[in-house]
This record gives sequence, C-alpha cells and structure tokens, in this order.
Amino acid sequence: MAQGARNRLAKLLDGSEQRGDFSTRIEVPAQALRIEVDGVGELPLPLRAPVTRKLIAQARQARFGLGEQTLADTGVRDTWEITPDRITLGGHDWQRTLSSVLDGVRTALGLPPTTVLRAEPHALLVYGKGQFFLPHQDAEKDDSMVGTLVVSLPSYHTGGELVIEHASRSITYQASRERLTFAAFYADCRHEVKPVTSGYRITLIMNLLAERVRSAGEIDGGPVADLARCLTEHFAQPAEQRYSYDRPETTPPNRLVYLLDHEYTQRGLGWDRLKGADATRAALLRQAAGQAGCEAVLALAEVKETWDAVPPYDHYDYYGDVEHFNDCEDEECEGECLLDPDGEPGAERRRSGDFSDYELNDLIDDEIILGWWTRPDGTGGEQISLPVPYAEVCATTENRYLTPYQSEYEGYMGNYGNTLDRWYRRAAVVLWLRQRSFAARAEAGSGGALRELQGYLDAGELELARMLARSLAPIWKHHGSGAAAAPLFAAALRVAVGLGEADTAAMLLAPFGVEALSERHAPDLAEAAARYGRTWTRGTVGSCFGAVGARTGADRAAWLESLPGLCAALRTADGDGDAVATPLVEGAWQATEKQLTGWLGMSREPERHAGMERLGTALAHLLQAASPKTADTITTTLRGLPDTGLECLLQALRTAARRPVAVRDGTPAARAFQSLADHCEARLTADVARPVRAADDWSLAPAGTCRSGCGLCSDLDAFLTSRTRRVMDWPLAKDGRRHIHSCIDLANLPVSHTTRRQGRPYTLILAKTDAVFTREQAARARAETDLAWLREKWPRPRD
Ligand SMILES: O=C(O)CCC(=O)C(=O)O
Ligand SMILES: [Fe+2]
Repeated sequence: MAQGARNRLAKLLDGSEQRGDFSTRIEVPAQALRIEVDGVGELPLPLRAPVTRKLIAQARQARFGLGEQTLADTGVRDTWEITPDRITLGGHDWQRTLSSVLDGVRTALGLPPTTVLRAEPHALLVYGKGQFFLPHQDAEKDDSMVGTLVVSLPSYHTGGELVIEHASRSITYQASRERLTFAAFYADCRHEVKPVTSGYRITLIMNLLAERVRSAGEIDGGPVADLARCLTEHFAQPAEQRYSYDRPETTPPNRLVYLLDHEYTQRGLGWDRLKGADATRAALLRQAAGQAGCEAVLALAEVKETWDAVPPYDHYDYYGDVEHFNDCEDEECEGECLLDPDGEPGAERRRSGDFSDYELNDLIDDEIILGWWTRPDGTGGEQISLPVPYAEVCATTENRYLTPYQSEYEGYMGNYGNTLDRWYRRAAVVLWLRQRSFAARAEAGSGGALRELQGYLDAGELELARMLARSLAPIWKHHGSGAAAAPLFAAALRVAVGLGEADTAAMLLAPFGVEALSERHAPDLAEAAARYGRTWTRGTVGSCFGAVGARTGADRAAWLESLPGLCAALRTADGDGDAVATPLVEGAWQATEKQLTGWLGMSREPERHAGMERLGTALAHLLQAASPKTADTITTTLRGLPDTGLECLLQALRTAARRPVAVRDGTPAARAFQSLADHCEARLTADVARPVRAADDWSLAPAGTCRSGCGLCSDLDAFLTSRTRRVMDWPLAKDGRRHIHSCIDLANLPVSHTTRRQGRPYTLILAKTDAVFTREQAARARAETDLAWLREKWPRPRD
C-alpha cells in the first residue's frame, strides 16, 4: 500500500489540501481487501456479472430514511442492499491499508493530526443497469460520525457516478474497474448516485467516525510528523507495481523521488535556492527525512510522457471527411484548408511545436531518469543515470499541468492511435533510509560510493569497507564498458585490490567489459593478480569478456589496437601481470576466431572482404600482444585456413608493416608475422603459376549452396560445370525459379537469370556472363600485386 503513503505525502505538501476539502478519492490495489458475504462466499475482485447476480439473490431492496421513517421507494433510491452483519472484511493487509487510507482522508479533509478516524461498515450496495440514488444527505447515525466512506469494489460498469456537492461546488467520482476506490465526504454534503448505464456498480458504504484523539505525545506536531509517517510507511511496505497483472514485489522501494515544480540548472540547485512552493515543500520533506531516519538529496530529472492525444482540429465528420473551415476564403477549397501542403493534418502545428491545446486521453507510458544529484548537504554534485521505477515516484503537481520543454506528435501509426510525446525537466528531492544510504547512492553508477570505500581503506577501516562493499552485491551491475567506464573501472580496481577479499573483489570488477581495461590500469591489475592468484585472475578476466556492458564492435576494435600496449605494460609491472595478459589475449583470440569462422563461410564476396579486412587488423594487434606460446597457437590456426582466409592474413601483414616499431626482429610477433608472410607467399606463388583459363572454357565450380539430394541443384551444377554450355533454357514453375535465383545470388555466381513469361510453366533463362573470365583476371592481377608487395616487405630470411 505504498501508493497510499505516496499520495498522502504528495497531498500533504500541497498547500491547498492543508486547508481541507469536503471530499477526497483514493485508489489502492484490489488485493488489499478480502471480502466475504454470507450465502455467496469470498468475492473475487474485480467482480464479474455471475457472482454479482448471486449477491443480488442475497440482497433486499434498499430503503432510505425520511424524517423518522424508513421507506423503500424506487423513485428515490433504486439499489440492492446487503446488511453489514452478513459481511466479513479481511485480507492480510486490510487493516494497514484501511488505516493508511483513513490517514489520507483525515489529511485531505483538513482534520487535525490529533484526530484518528475509524470506518464502520454500514451496507453493501449493488446497482444494476438503470439503478441510482437521488441527491440526499446521510443521517448522522452516531455522535462521532463525521462523514461517509464509499468503497467501490472494482467491476466493469459505466454510469453510476457518485456526485458530491458542498457550498455550490460539486465533484464527480467514477470508480476504477481494477482497483479499490475510496471516496470520502463530510456528512453535511448532499450526494447522489447517477443511473448505471451498463454493468454492475458495487459499493461498500462505511460510516466515518472521529473515534479517538491522539495524545500530544503521539503527534509531534504538524505536517512534518505526518510526512515522516508517510516516509516510514513507504520504506516499510513492498514496492507497488504499476499494473495489477505484474508479479507483486516482496521488497520495499529503495527510494522516494518527490518531483518539484520548477526547473533548475545544476549550479542553481541547492536547498536554499529553491523557488516558490518548492522551497517550503523541500524544507518540510527534509525535516521529515530527519525524523524518519532518511537522507535527502536534490536531483535533476528528465521526464518523458507518451499520451494518447487528439489534435484540436482533428475532427472528422460522420463520413470521415475533414471538417470544413467555415470562413475559408479559397474558392477551390473543399475542406482541404485544414491540411498542410503534403496532405497531412497538423503538419503546420508540428513544425511550430505548439501542442498545448491537444486533448490528452490516456497516459500510455512514462519514463523518469535522474541525471544529476547533489550531496546531502546540497553542495557539489555528480552526473548519474538512474531510471526511477513507478513505485518510487511521488508528485503534488502532475507533469501534465506543467509546460513541457519539447513535444512531438505522431499521427496514427498502427500500434497506438495518435501519440503525443512530452519532455519535461523537473527537480526532485530524493530520499532513502539512512541505513541503506551507501547502496542507494552506489546504484546510480556513482563513483562516489567507490571513493567512499577507498576513503575507508585509506583510513585503515578495512572491516567497514568490506561490509559496505559486500552490501553492493545485489545492485552492482550495468556499469558498461568502453572509455566512459574506464575511470570507474580504475576506482573499482583500486578498491578491489585494497579489500583483500577475493569474492568481493571479483564482484566489483565483474560488470566491466574488457574494453574498460587500458594500459594505465596495468600496475593495479598486476597487483590484483599477485594478491588473489591465477585462478581468480583467469575467472575475473573471463567475466569481463562476458560482461553485459553495452559493447559495440567499434569499442572492441579500438580496444584491440590498445591491447599490445596494455600487455607490454602488464608484463613489466610489479606483481603478476602475465597472469592478466595471457587470459586477455586468449579471450580476445577466441572471440576473433569465432568471428573468423563466421566470415569464412560467407559466400558474398564484398561483405566477406570487408569482414576479413576488419579481422586482419584485429589479428595484427592480437599477435603483437601475444606471448610466444599463444602467438604459435594463433599462427598454426591461421596457416591452416582455407584459401578464402588469405585476404585476412594479408590485411594482418599490411597492418603490422605499418607499425614496424612494434614488430622488431626476434620478438614473438616478428616470428609470427614472418611465418604468415611465408605461408601467403607460397599460396600466392601457386595461384599465379596456375594456367590462364582457355578462351573457350566456360566451366564453373558447382554452386554448393544446397544440401545434396536437391534435384534442381544437380541440374544447375551440371550446367555450371560444363565447359561449353553458356545458356540454359529451363521451364520451371515459380517455386523452382525462386530456389535457383537464391542459389545463384547466395553463391554470387557470374550467371544472369531472367524469366520468359510464355507458356506454362514459364522458362528460366540462365546465362554465364563475362565475369567468368574478368573475375579470374582481376584475382590474378591482385595476387601478382600482393606477391610483389610481400616479397619486398617480408623477404624470406636467408638461412
Ligand atoms: O453507493 C454510493 O456510492 C452511495 C450510497 C449512499 O449515498 C448511501 O448509502 O447513503
Ligand atoms: Fe448517502
């Protein structure tokens, strides 16, 4: 029932609510109540028609009081009634839910904090189609009765609104179909129930009694104490899910994020610089935080809402035509004046970005991300990126009543109807329990937590540092990879070394992708390896290869380029740098080898070529980083690659040749490259020595794209491998033609395919193209150039 606490808190901070209103409405999840009725049993919520009809079978026509009499007159009141002695209310959370609702009612109605409200069941009412209750005032059946609490059980219905009046103001409440809806009003308010137009409306009517007065000791004054109670409740109850079908949470929320109304810059955000109502609200909250054992900071939030919305001009008449402008002066105009030049309604407004008069229907989605927060004393601050879950959000002013800084309208797209996205910037007071303060701050990806741990380590408070570090385990994830994560990785690594606790150290490092590791981390990495041993190191490096960070191909390529430098630094560092370098290179090689196998199987030449070039570059860096043993393993595998792998090896050699300093004679890398160069030279020499294709030789290799046993492919292969056949006329139905097209395209064959659309089936015409010759000529020319380059750059050493 944390929602109740959040709503109450939001209302407490609303100045107008503190004066009190004549009525209020509160919703809570249906699971909060278990209700049984004699003769029917437990009512499943939301209530459906069959059970409701059983209820009616147990009910009597309701009466109403007129002076001293009690009458049944369906012209005044038409509803079914079940008396309270036949109703049992329960559910494991019911008492707590009810008392928190009553606290909310007390606040909203402006009753003093000394008052304690109690609710007593009076009747269960069922309204079917057409049933109602005319305007009336409830009798005050008891001296302590101050009002009525109407608890609407969730059910599908339309109509049946509860209308409450007071001092010429009137308010209309419609009950939720999924949740319990509480409506409370003072006993002197006239109210009525409008006729139900479909479905059933079911209400539990309760008398509101001002039962007890809290002693001065129980209330320590005003809204601050009330707010503190809301905070305590919020952090004690399981976090509420937005939708009733979501699995219920078992743990309480980590934070409360109370949204303020004004916009602030990072520099302008401070407890003593808040504007208007924000200043009072934040001050009250901060005091309440102190009483409730919470810590409070100020934050900046980015809010995005997606609304189902209708443009004000988007009115279509009955036949779906655009409504006509009455005063349009264009004689030719047939209602088109509401359309923009490309015929789309609203484009003009979209360009001007003004959507203020759009009608908002339902909120489809929202997202709140905290991007900055201050220290608890309001000074300093740091960049964070912390999404705020539904159960933690609280606001007195809904976003929709503020001015968005950006809006975008999307007409009907299929998924939703018309949607209006709105972006807001809001400041917030963020609160958490003091005892969870460390984890709450660390979850924001915060370097602050690591700095704090380091501080304890530097001060010799090892046990405290270990305990706090362990508390991070459930939330320490998603710190990503790449250059952006590197500073955080450096801090985590220092702490990991200092803790001297292998498991906790591994947990701190596990979320980082390898791309976060760079040369400047080498001394600490080598020290960690020496401290925790080789098994730990291998496992930790391995987990960095599998980290869930947002790794992109670009990150990995850049990181591989830095790998030789990193490994060289590791090998010369104090400690056991080799224990880090070896699994780093092996891990990178495994990933590269897997990609290599993938690209070798790619039959489309241009894509394969691009893939091979990227891999060749990566291999050059890998070999430069590798130990002699790993370099040997890699070279042996590379020399065993099929012919298609050659371009990858040549690219590796070209990359290495551009970085001659790194490949000095005698180093393991130099030996590896020389061995690859020799291998390429032998292959290319053999290629160049092959006889040139005879001018009348049109034979090609089999397509080889289809599993054996395919009759069509064996016909195709017979045509391809024939030395003399250049064209084939092939009567073939549609599926067969499609299959052959895809075989030819997949294997990138020098064969054109067209369809002659005559007769049945149509005829597929295959024709070998000149590329049979030109491709080979081009390949030969390339091989000759490559060979010349190889012989110059990588001459075979004379023995
Ligand atoms: O059903 C309701 O919402 C109100 C009923 C009522 O006004 C009453 O019982 O006095
Ligand atoms: Fe009433």
